[in-house]
Amino acid sequence: MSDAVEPAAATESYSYLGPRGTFTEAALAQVPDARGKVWRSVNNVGEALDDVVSGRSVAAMIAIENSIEGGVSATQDALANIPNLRIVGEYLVKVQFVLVARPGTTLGDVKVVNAHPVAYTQCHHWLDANLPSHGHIPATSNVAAAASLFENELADAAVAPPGIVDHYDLDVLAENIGDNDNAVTRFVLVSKTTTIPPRTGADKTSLIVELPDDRAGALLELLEQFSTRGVNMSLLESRPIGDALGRYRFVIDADGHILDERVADSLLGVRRFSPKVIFLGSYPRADKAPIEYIPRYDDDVFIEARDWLRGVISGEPSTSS
Ligand SMILES: O=C(O)C(=O)Cc1ccccc1
Repeated sequence: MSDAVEPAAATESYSYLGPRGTFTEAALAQVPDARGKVWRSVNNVGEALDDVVSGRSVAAMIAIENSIEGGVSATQDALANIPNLRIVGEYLVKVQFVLVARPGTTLGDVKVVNAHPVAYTQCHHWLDANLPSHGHIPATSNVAAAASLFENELADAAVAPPGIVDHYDLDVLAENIGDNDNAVTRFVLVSKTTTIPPRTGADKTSLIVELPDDRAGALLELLEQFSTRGVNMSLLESRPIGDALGRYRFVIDADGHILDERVADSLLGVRRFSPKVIFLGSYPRADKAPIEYIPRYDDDVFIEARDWLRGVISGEPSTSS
């Protein structure tokens, strides 16, 4: 088992949570530009983003949200705290889990389970029902959980992706142990580029926004910036800023691209009232579903209104048709 993927001659590298066989690797496999490049296996989100910041890698693939647990807080917090990072693409991976153990182990032998914390929470119904008194050791990834079974005997079993048996000589004690058969994890490709991916009509814009202090209705005011421009939000999560109790920032995904007039206008509204706005990027949606909006929020309507205003200012008749 080696973590780095050939060819040796490639100059650009992409960082991902390894070792090989993780869901994160499956997400990176969906990126055409990453094919034939070096894939650098790292142990956590911080290390992946540090590779990008230092220029060691051109981009990093990181998990940002899953359909069971919501946002991945380590990722949201890292994107809030590390400046000048941009999301350039999103990728979906269906996640299923198996319980694996060293050959010869039976379910009755399992007292301690090694699992990535996000995977562990997604399997807790099965684990509580079938191993009610088990202990848990956290792992850096789903594959690292399985690999640890050969490094020490602290755990008797591990939660891992189904493909793990292609890489390691392990027995599968139980299949499909996830709480939800349709669980999906959303990954984002993060880079330092300032070039925004072109608008496709099926795009998403990600932001992190802080609210003005001590202002009644500040969250409502934030939401209004989008609703009054016909922009749907597909994610709104709060995360502690960390400097004092009760201070939160908001992680937002809005439908559309920053080059869509309604999205640009919403961002201007947000920027006017928020003390801190981080633009994380506009990028094509993984599901390629075109954004639907009411015709009165079409680009032409914003452009016509702006032209009308310019005309009024420059002395043209002020009646609008
Ligand atoms: O990429 C992996 O395999 C990981 O270990 C991270 C993870 C954990 C749980 C669901 C999706 C990704």
